[in-house]
Amino acid sequence: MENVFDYEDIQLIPAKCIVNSRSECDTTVTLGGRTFKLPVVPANMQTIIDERIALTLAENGYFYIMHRFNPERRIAFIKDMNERNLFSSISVGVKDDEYDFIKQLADENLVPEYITIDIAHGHSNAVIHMIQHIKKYLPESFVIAGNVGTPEAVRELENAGADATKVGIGPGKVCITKIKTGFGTGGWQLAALRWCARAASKPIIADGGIRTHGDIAKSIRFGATMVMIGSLFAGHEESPGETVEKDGKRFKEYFGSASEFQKGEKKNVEGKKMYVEYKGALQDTLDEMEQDLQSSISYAGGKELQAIRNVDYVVVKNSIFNGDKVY
Ligand SMILES: NC(=O)C1=CN([C@@H]2O[C@H](COP(=O)(O)OP(=O)(O)OC[C@H]3O[C@@H](n4cnc5c(N)ncnc54)[C@H](OP(=O)(O)O)[C@@H]3O)[C@@H](O)[C@H]2O)C=CC1
Ligand SMILES: Nc1nc2c(ncn2[C@@H]2O[C@H](COP(=O)(O)O)[C@@H](O)[C@H]2O)c(=O)[nH]1
Repeated sequence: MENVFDYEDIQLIPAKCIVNSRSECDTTVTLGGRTFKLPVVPANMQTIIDERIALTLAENGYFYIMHRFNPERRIAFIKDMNERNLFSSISVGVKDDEYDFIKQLADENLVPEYITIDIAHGHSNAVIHMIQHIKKYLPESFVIAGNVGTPEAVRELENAGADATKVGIGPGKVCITKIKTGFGTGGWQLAALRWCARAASKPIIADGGIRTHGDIAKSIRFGATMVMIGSLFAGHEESPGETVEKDGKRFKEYFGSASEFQKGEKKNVEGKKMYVEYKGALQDTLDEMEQDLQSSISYAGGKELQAIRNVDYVVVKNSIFNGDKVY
């Protein structure tokens, strides 16, 4: 691999503006036949999303992916979303029980609109077999498979039937995969995204490493259709993580899905726990993301997200923040 870089190494180059107001810029994106307000999805992690947040996001036109860590609640969740005429978007793993679960959904005629296979090392026969199993029993469901970090993996999962692939091994804020195993896309996630996107024939979800709202636009530029974000969503009033107070300041708990806090044991741990600053209401962040992305589109010289795909960029190795601490 040549020319590796990450989010902080890149600046997009402005093109002539064609709008009179940023409010003219359209941030919507289509995935799996539905159109969403933003190309952003909160990470399917236990301290980021719960049923209540999923419901709010779906009701208000945002994409969501419910996590898989309360497996016994998934059927009730799908039924509840069906009753409200909202789409359901769930996660599964690859263990034997999950095969039975998919079959049970088919038997009960419960068809989630989106199913995400959520595995650390997604370039595996385990994931390929699960894609095929879902496509056999629930052919109408849109299958997102991951996580991967190479073009070969994207092609193999697409060929197995995945409708989208999720790219990002180890760039996450609470990830320690890169430290514990020496592997991953941590430190060059944006270049890995570009590498994978060039091989993809279906949508890519960039997952992990987003530290600023500008990184969303950069992900779009380098081939993402959607961007999955954990840490930037962890600190809200609604966030499921525990709220703690220190020196009069509020913080929220954020832990990795492969951390001992999630697993309940210290085995194959590849995630850690941290506390992020409390930042108020989730909707305020979504609104700010939308405004910032509208501004990105205007700098790209267009009116729609697609305009960002065409802009030039420069590599400014480790220098765009000029030493400023912004996150
Ligand atoms: N995006 C990322 O960078 C990462 C994300 N995660 C997150 O952590 C959670 C747990 O992931 P995961 O451990 O895959 O899920 P599970 O704990 O459900 O494991 C799924 C299956 O895959 C096996 N497995 C896990 N890792 C590997 C590997 N490297 N090689 C071969 N087999 C493997 C497990 O067996 P066994 O445990 O016995 O090996 C198990 O049978 C997920 O939510 C995932 O998204 C975790 C690490 C990296
Ligand atoms: N290596 C690990 N990666 C993890 C773990 N839990 C979640 N994740 C990944 O991180 C992103 C979120 O990244 P962020 O930079 O936006 O905070 C998430 O979507 C997963 O792909 C883990 O325990 N280990």
